[in-house]
Parts: sequence; structure tokens; C-alpha cells
Amino acid sequence: MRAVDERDAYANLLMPSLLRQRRLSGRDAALATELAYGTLRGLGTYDEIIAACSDRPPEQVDPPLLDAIRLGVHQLLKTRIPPHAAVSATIDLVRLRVGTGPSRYANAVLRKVAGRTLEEWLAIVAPPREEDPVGHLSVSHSHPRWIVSALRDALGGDVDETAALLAADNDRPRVALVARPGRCSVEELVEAGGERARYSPYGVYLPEGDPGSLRAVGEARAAVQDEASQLVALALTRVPLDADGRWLDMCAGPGGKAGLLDAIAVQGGGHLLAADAQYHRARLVWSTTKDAEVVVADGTEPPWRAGAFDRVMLDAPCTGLGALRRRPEARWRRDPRSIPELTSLQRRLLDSALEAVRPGGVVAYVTCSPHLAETRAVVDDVRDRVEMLDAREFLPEVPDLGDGPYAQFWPHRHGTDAMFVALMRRR
Ligand SMILES: C[S@@+](CC[C@H](N)C(=O)[O-])C[C@H]1O[C@@H](n2cnc3c(N)ncnc32)[C@H](O)[C@@H]1O
Repeated sequence: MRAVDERDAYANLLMPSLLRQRRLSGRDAALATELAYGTLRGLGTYDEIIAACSDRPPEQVDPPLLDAIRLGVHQLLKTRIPPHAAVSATIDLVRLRVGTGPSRYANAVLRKVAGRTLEEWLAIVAPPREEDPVGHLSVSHSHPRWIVSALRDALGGDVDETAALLAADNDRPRVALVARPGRCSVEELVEAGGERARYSPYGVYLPEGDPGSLRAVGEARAAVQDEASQLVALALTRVPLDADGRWLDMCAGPGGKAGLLDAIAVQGGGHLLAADAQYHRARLVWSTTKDAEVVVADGTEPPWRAGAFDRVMLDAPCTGLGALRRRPEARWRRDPRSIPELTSLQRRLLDSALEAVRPGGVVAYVTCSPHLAETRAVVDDVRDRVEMLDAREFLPEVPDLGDGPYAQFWPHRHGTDAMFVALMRRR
């Protein structure tokens, strides 16, 4: 938590190496991970409760002390750890890492917090739902206000459904794997302990264990990949074309969709070119694909000829509001001020994707964000230049993808990231 605060570390990347360093495994590792991720997700709620139990607002509390108290609050209100153990472990931590004086403050705050349940605290600290639904959801589900507002808009204003989505964001996502066709079979992953996925014909859930230890994953024949990510790539490949074989993934790093597109392209005798603007991201694509050609290229100033491709995947850089459940601290880092710059880049990339595809060819515009400014608003702008296809028709196995012609996945409906896809044919 200190690394996340002090040096903008990504908890999900740092945690595995910390666990190895401290030699934690099995249930201890699971508990340490739950405490760190759960506290990072919940700190919007916890800070409101801490403020109600203290004479100082949280922003005036020394950050290491505040983090320790948040960790204590999480244990008290969200876990089955006995209250006396949660308080004494937190006090010991503060004494050891911050000082004796602060430990008295932590003790006083935590004893007050322990006097009520989470529901009782929420009734006190969250604004009433009828008066301020966004504020209520923001505090009770620990998401910044602007994100609650954007997600509610994307769900057509439905407050109950927004609450279900926010709750799903706070759940740990299950690990999904993709068996890259022609390279690995779903059966092989099921034999290794997986369960067949609900929607994706290539998907397998891994209920427990380290996916990195599976042979197929080590050999890049399979990979960890959200089921919606698999399905949007698959939808692009399912659109019928008269001539086919030259595929482009314009924003390919780190290579999840490229890995699947590469495998499918080769099966049909085709070929994938995968590009990313960043060298290190392109290297990741190179190491996870087998037959694709990989280039470092800016999609807005492309090195390829106009009209050179039959199918183009544009998985655009976005706010990532659809994948908040994967990155515990992400919701506090995103900044709504980044949206205009992102949507302008998304528009330029979409123009370029429509140039790259030949007349009659197909483009998939994908984001792992359901924010309307990044999804509908971007593709609505090109509607008169393309034949917009109904993306849902190419995902017949998945229900509840919205009113069309676009398809929107949701964590609370599908158990996937909130991935958006629009499919369009160039006139
Ligand atoms: C959402 S990620 C793509 C995820 C990827 N398709 C996958 O499935 O693993 C967006 C990527 O776009 C790249 N990017 C950003 N601006 C770009 C540009 N102008 N041209 C090409 N790639 C760009 C970023 O480096 C990032 O890797």
C-alpha cells in the first residue's frame, strides 16, 4: 500500500514479487493479497468512516499511519478476523513502522470503528440514496463520484443496476484462460484443473492455482485473458468477407487479442500484422504470438498502405473503467481530465483504422471502458461513412449485450470486464 501511494506502483504487479520475497504462500499469501487489494478498493468508504471517528480529516493524517488504519478498518468491517486481533495487529504495525504516539491515535480510531458494523456505518456516513444517489453509491461502494456518474450514464441511468455493477467491481475476478486454437485445446486446460467458460468457445476458468505454472501458458499456446476480450476478437473474425487473409491489430500491446487473432488467422491461411506505438509493449506482443509480424508503429501515422487489410482490430487506449476489478487502486488514479485527450486519440485511430481497411473490409472498435464518451460518441461520429453492423449478431452465445448495434459486456451481467465493441464495414 505504501508503494502504491509513494511511487504509483501497481498492486497486482507488485504483490506477487512481495509474496515471494517474504516467502508467503498458500493461505497466508491469499490473506495478504485479500488485505491489500480489499483495503485499496475500499478506501473511499473507509476514509469516510475514519473521518467520522477522528478529530482530524484523513488528508491530515500521516500517510503511513492512515494506510495502517485503513488496513485495520478493512479487517474489522469486511473480514471474519476477530476484532481484538484486527486492532492489536494494527497497533503493533503502527508501533513498529510509525511510532508509539501514533499507535495511541490508531487505537482510539479503531475502537470507535469496531463499535458498529459496515451497514451501520454506511447508514451514518453515506448520503441518503433518495437525495443523492451518486453520492450514496460512491461512498457505499467505494468508487469516485465521477466514475459512478459515468457508469450510471452508460447503464441508462438505472441506479439499482449501477449498484450491482459497482459491487461486481469490488469482487475478485475469476481467472480466465484462452486456449489459442490450433495450439492448445480447451480439453487440455480442463485436464489441468480448469472449467469450461460460459460463453467463449476457447475460454476456461481457473478456480485455483497459478496460471503461470501451466505448461500451455508457459509455451504461449494458452494465456490469461478475460472472456470478453476473447469474444470481441472472435466477433471480428466472424464477419463474412468475400476475400480474406490480411489482418491488422493496430494497438496490440501487450498482445492478448493479437495472440488469439494470430492463431485464428493462421488456421484460415491468413496473416496478422500487430502494431503498438511503444517498443516494450510491441516486444510483449512478439513474445506471445507465433506467426504474426510485429512492428512498433504509431497507428495515427501508419507505415502500412491505405486499404491493405481485410480486417482491422482497433483496441483503443482508454480510461480502462471497464477493468477496475482487476486493478485495485486504478479507480483512485484515473482522472476525468484525461478523457478529452483520449477521445481525440481514439477518433484519430478510428479514422486511421478505416483508412487501413479495404472497401468491404471490416473494423472492430473496442474499448475496455463503457464510458459513453469513449464508446458510442466515438463510433456514432463515423456512422454515415460506414455500414454499421449489429455486433450482437456475431456473438450469438452471449445474452444481454444491450440494444445494439454495438455490444457492451458487463461484470455484473457476464462476469467479464466491461468491454465495448462496434463492428463496421467500410463502404
Ligand atoms: C487497450 S491497450 C491494447 C490491449 C491489447 N489489444 C490486448 O488485447 O492485449 C492499448 C494499446 O495501444 C497502444 N497505443 C497507444 N497509442 C497508440 C498509437 N497512437 N498507435 C498504436 N498504438 C498505440 C498502447 O501502447 C497500448 O498498448
